[in-house]
Amino acid sequence: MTKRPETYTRTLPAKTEFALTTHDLSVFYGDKEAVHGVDLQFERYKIISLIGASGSGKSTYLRSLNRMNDTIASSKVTGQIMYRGVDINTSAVDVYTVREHIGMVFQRPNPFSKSIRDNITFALQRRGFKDRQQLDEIVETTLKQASLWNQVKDDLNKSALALSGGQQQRLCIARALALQPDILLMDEPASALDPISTANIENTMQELKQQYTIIIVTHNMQQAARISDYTAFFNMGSMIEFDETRRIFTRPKCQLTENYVSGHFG
Ligand SMILES: Nc1ncnc2c1ncn2[C@@H]1O[C@H](COP(=O)(O)OP(=O)(O)OP(=O)(O)O)[C@@H](O)[C@H]1O
Repeated sequence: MTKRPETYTRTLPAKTEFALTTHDLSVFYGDKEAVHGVDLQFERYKIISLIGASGSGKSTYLRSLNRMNDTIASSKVTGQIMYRGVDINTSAVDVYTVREHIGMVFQRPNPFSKSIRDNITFALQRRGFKDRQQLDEIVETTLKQASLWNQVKDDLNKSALALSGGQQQRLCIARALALQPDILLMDEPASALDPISTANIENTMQELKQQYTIIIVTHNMQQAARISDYTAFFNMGSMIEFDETRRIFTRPKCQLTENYVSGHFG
């Protein structure tokens, strides 16, 4: 495993029992409460799915976990997000440090209009990291982790935009991994992809969970059932039920969850 380059490491306290926990987390857009008082604990090295109908607040909750909602002027996040014993939902904690530790992959692949190699090294170089050999190692390691190395190793200087959609998404995963986060947030990462690319992304996620905690928003019930260890069901801004995925899909405690997973919602 490539060591995190010292030049951009900013220390947070040591790892805690859970990768991340939220306490009474609410998110507002103006006066409207989109997420209501969510308490969740995310176990380390697991995949956790967030499911629920459109507009139930899954993406809003996910984006708040690495302070992406800071970029929306009307948005306000209250409550605690505990990471390594620190509440990162305060202005005292540097948002860029948070995003180094808690990376994000978006719904649509969004590679930079740069070479494959530069997509991965860009953020590191911006942080003053110059060692060419170590950068090369990080490029190789992260592309291998994202199951893309064998397909692109001879084309690292080619434009990332020439890759297929599925390959671009795996490049975006590699790019997120270059900063060596603890946690990866994924917002419907396979919804724009064909079934084969989706299967590749799911296989990649299974490999990654040996080293990372992955929190994923998905509309695809089969996908949640296939890949995740735990599932949280959201409805109208509230987190209704959280449990092992097999229980959510076979013996949920709440009728609302039962209705949703069995397709009788509404
Ligand atoms: N930038 C925003 N400004 C104002 N309201 C927003 C914004 N983003 C989301 N909302 C509102 O917050 C609520 C929750 O939306 P969110 O996108 O989090 O739900 P979701 O469960 O992820 O839905 P989907 O599955 O369709 O992506 C919705 O009512 C939505 O309209």
